[in-house]
Amino acid sequence: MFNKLKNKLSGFKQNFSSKIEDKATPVEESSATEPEAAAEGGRFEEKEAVTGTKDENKTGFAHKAKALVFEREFILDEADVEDILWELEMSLLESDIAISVSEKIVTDVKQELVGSRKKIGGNTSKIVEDALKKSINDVMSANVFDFDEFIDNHEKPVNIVFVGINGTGKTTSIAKIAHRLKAMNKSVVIAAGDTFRAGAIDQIAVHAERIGVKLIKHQEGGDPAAVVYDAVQYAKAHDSDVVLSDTAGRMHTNVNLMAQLQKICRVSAPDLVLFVDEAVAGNDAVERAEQFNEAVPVDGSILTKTDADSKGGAAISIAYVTGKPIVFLGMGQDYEDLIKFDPHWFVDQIFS
Ligand SMILES: Nc1nc2c(ncn2[C@@H]2O[C@H](COP(=O)(O)OP(=O)(O)OP(=O)(O)O)[C@@H](O)[C@H]2O)c(=O)[nH]1
Repeated sequence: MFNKLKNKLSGFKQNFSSKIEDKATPVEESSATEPEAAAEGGRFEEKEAVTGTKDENKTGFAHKAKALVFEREFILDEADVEDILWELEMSLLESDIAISVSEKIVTDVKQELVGSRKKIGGNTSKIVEDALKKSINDVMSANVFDFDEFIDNHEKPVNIVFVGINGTGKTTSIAKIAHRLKAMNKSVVIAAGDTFRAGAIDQIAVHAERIGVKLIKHQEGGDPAAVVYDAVQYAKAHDSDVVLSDTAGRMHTNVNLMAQLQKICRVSAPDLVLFVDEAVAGNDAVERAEQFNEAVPVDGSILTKTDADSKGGAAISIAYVTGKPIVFLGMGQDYEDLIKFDPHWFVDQIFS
């Protein structure tokens, strides 16, 4: 997972930390606990050797020698790292991270590491990694959403409509969420709102039966808005907690099908509209999220097939660009392969 991105970030870390090493100089000031330590490191060692006992001298010397090795600092000019930062920006763009997000990450890293004096501990690479991590974390934490809290606190039944283009994993994600909710002792109704694709009703019926949740369906070719409406009425009548409504995959460019989606939302007044797309689609997924959001609007995204994603670009960009949180990540084809999105977890993965 995210191997290409990991390699690119690791290359950047190496180049940037070599530059820091080139510019690093010993810290010249004495520390507060060692008032005698002179500006030039050699002098205080001589003085200590004359005044202390043999053992004290040894310890003092070792301590100060260590301080000299580790207490270094650097200051980088923009010109020192211009090329490396440009390469970082290219790497981020090649990883399908949106332009605005790539620019933000580069600006953050520059602000953090360039132009001001910084102390170096033992590890220059860690300094660079921390700056990158902080920025990516900020970008991804721009919009966060706790699905479980939402379900717990919202008036029942919570009606969730899933939208997106064909084959991105809507049906599978609905099944995974139904399975997850059931494990949390919530009662679930699934609406077979994809009345368009042949076999879609049967596909979701198999999931509903396997998971053990109620399915509301009409005939193929029926009005999906009516299916979702009926599912919500059923849920109200039976005190169900959540309605998960499938819809047919549609291109955001198909005006009629987008109008149908608007009708579904008008008729059933969803509490949450979740846009589903594949993490592997990169920038395309981000653009489609924006286009769906113009039509319905969307409250958050689910990125599927993250397990097969080597670039990580959609996951890093989508919440920042759309202003809507990632709610879940799909990580495989089994019901358990769904994780609630956590930016810290994600950032740890790309630096693991
Ligand atoms: N590897 C992987 N495969 C997934 C994931 N989510 C879904 N899939 C697979 O993607 C394929 C399409 O999934 P569906 O759930 O049928 O997609 P859909 O969006 O409902 O498709 P339409 O009904 O055509 O709109 C299936 O083979 C799923 O098993 C995931 O997180 N990881």
